[in-house]
Amino acid sequence: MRFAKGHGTENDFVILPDPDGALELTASAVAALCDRRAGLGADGVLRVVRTKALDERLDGAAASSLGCEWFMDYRNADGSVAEMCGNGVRVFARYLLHAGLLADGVFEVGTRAGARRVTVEDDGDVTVDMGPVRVLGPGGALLADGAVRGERISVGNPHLACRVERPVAEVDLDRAPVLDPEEFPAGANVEVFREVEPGVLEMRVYERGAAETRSCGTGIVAAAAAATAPGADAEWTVRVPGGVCTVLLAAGAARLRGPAVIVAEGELLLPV
Ligand SMILES: N[C@@H](CCC[C@H](N)C(=O)O)C(=O)O
Repeated sequence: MRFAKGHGTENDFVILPDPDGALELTASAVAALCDRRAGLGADGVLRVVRTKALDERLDGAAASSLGCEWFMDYRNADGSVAEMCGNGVRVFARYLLHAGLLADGVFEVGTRAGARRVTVEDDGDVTVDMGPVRVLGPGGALLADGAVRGERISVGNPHLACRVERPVAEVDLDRAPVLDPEEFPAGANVEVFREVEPGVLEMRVYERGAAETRSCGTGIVAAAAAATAPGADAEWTVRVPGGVCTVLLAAGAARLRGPAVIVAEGELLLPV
């Protein structure tokens, strides 16, 4: 089977073109593909499937995806399914153009969190309208080097965004954060962030289903929302280990902009 590899600020993905929905992608096949020694290595898999060929019910928030030609079936590196991936959807959009599956640079991509409008910019960036950002109240986690408090935020998927007072490079993210299942029944991605100058955040993330990654688009949006006064609009530049993205928050919704690159294409020999 053909594959491609891409990344957005070094949040990297194996891309599996499956237009007709012929692939039965198991959790163990995803984990084998994402293994950085025995597989291709990635933070997640993007299955590129026509929405009409999807063998999955799209209801609730996902229902708005029914009108999209292409659906991003996102899987974390451990094989678990996620609702949304902000860097993934930008790389997915770049792939659709690269592969000639769409010709115009402005379109909507279906996700489990709903349809997301993307714009492929002339400078190599991809901008995505991330939909509503919901701040749900305070929450906490136990990290390897101590407890952190932050805001529980939904960007279609669950986050705990925690402001810290020290450089984020000093925070120990080697172990999975311990979360309260009552606060996070479906788990969460945990961000630590610090405002380094007005309008600029630095951030690191421990992703649900993937461990620490070098960037997380939904996490970048969650950190920006946690850094913004309730109800206010704002623009943030967010520095992550893998690069820089910008976030515009307006009227309770977010727009994320940053680079998205396809780095390789080839033939998979691993069974999927
Ligand atoms: N890297 C992604 C988020 C991927 C899904 C996440 N790990 C989850 O389980 O919710 C991003 O760029 O948003």
